[in-house]
Amino acid sequence: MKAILEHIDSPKDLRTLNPEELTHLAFELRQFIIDIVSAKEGHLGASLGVVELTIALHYTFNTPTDKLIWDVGHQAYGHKILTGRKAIFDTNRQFGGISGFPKMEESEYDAFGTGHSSTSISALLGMALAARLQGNFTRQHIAVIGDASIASGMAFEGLNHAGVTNANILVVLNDNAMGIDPSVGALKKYLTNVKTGTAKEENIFECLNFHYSGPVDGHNLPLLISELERLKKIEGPKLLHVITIKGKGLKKAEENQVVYHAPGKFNKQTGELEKSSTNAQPPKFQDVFGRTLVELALKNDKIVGLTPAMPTGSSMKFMMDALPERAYDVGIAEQHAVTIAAGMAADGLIPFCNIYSTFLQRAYDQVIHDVALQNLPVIFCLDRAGLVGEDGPTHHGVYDIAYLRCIPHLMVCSPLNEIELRNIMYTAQLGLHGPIAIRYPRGRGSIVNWQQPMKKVALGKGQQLRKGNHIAILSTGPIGNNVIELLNEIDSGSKIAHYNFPFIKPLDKELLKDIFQNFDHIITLEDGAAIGGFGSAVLDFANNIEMNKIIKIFGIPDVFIPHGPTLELYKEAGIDKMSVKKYVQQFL
Ligand SMILES: Cc1ncc(C[n+]2csc(CCOP(=O)(O)OP(=O)(O)O)c2C)c(N)n1
Ligand SMILES: CC(=O)[C@@H](O)[C@H](O)COP(=O)(O)O
Ligand SMILES: [Mg+2]
Repeated sequence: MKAILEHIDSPKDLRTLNPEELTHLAFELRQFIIDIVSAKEGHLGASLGVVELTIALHYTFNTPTDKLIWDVGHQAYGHKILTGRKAIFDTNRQFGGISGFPKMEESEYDAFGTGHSSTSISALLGMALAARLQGNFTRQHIAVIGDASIASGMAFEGLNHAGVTNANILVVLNDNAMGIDPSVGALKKYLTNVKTGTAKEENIFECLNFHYSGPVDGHNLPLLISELERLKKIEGPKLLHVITIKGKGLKKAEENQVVYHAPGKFNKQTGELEKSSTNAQPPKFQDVFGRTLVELALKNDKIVGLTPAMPTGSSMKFMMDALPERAYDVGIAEQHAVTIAAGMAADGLIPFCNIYSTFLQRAYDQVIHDVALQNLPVIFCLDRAGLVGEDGPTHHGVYDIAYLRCIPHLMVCSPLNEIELRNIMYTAQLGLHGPIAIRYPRGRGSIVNWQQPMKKVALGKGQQLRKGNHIAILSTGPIGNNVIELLNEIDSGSKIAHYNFPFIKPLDKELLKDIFQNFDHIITLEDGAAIGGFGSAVLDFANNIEMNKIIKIFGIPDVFIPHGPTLELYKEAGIDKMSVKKYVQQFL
């Protein structure tokens, strides 16, 4: 069979193919994804699982006129390759390259930008109702949503509304029984019963007034096409339940679906992962969190752990393995995770609620209304705080300082390193009179020998790390290690002092007053939004005590920072070591 993919520059080309050519295209597309992702990294498993579905959807529907939305969007690599981005797909997630998620500004085929889960049904319904209101009764609207994402509250809100609108939408439920980790919950059990034909209940989707079809084999291309053609002709809300295998077509990815969700570099022939360095290196912050939580929970039976569908990504998996009766994966349900933690705290437990900074944005009201207002001692561990890198603006955890420090009762902290993280976790579980948010970044810390005995620390206190008499640099979080490095690189004599402020709230005001007494020129540095962040807090305090100082804030400016390597993004945001160094050197 001659090569086909190289001649496909848009779905129009795809629609000229015969069934045999379509099947061959699926083979080529799958191989193309494996080839590129094996070298350039990215989300592999989900995209491999929807190769046939992607082809069937673009073959059957008149995209981009018909609207197609990919929920989360991590499975949209085939969609991007078939819609004119084949030649540049090797720039996927690279700085200056295409996004790893659908993005409206990137292509007319990307009907809606995604990245956070469970938004597709609401957006789709919005478009379907808009079409009708604008006199368009022929356009089709399709959302592809996974079995973990459809279990999230927002997806149910969309289904619940769609069910009474008679809107012309098709929800394709891509059921592979996996989130990043195995999907969880009663809906998972129900879908399993449906797939095994043992469901005794009424069909849940039909109860919501959806025309339900399936379950069908999501890798049977001719069957998918015939089913989609049939559904096109049916009015109103429809749901097609397809069964797929995450990682389909790469044996290693099918066998280890968690790792191959985003495997890093691997051998495109064998699937073998690239060997990581054997040299002793600092741990990932997530592992410091996960292993420390087990250490603490073994000695304190009030401790419980909660993760909204990120057991592996957050390393909550360590506690789930060691103490399964006290660690919960609640599914993609950040709002639920926060308020179940509140309920547990209200009843005397000590909940460690681990949520990626960006995903906590979805549970903001719960933090205020259910936790802070009632002053409940929930310990939020915000992983992926700061610029996260290749996942880009949908995933950067850069707003948490600003959106949390304005909430009464809630402490907000950002430890300098692994030791400080462990000591704050240890201190928090000794008993708090209110909630705390502990933020830390994606990736590795700076201390190889991090498993030191933990000790109680004074919550809210800052420390001087270097004496000086001319400029004071105040940093919060691990970005402070860049300051330590740059001060070792320049000959500043005794001119520059450096202070670590692990707590953004409460601010160490005594230390700040002392700094204001001794310095007229102050620099603040944070891996977070400048507006409302740590620097703003210092400036607010200076103004409140009528201190007239030069305060230069190094924080993320009022723009969305793109995707790319984190070091590149630090430069883009102006918070990299060189930017601070250049600023300081002009005063030496
Ligand atoms: C609000 C939100 N929480 C968590 C995540 C992290 N996340 C990305 S993919 C994923 C699992 C999605 O599973 P599913 O919807 O079944 O799709 P599949 O990967 O199986 O195709 C999760 C939890 C996210 N993107 N958005
Ligand atoms: C697609 C998605 O939202 C997750 O897979 C996210 O990309 C995980 O990020 P980490 O790789 O930082 O765990
Ligand atoms: Mg799934």
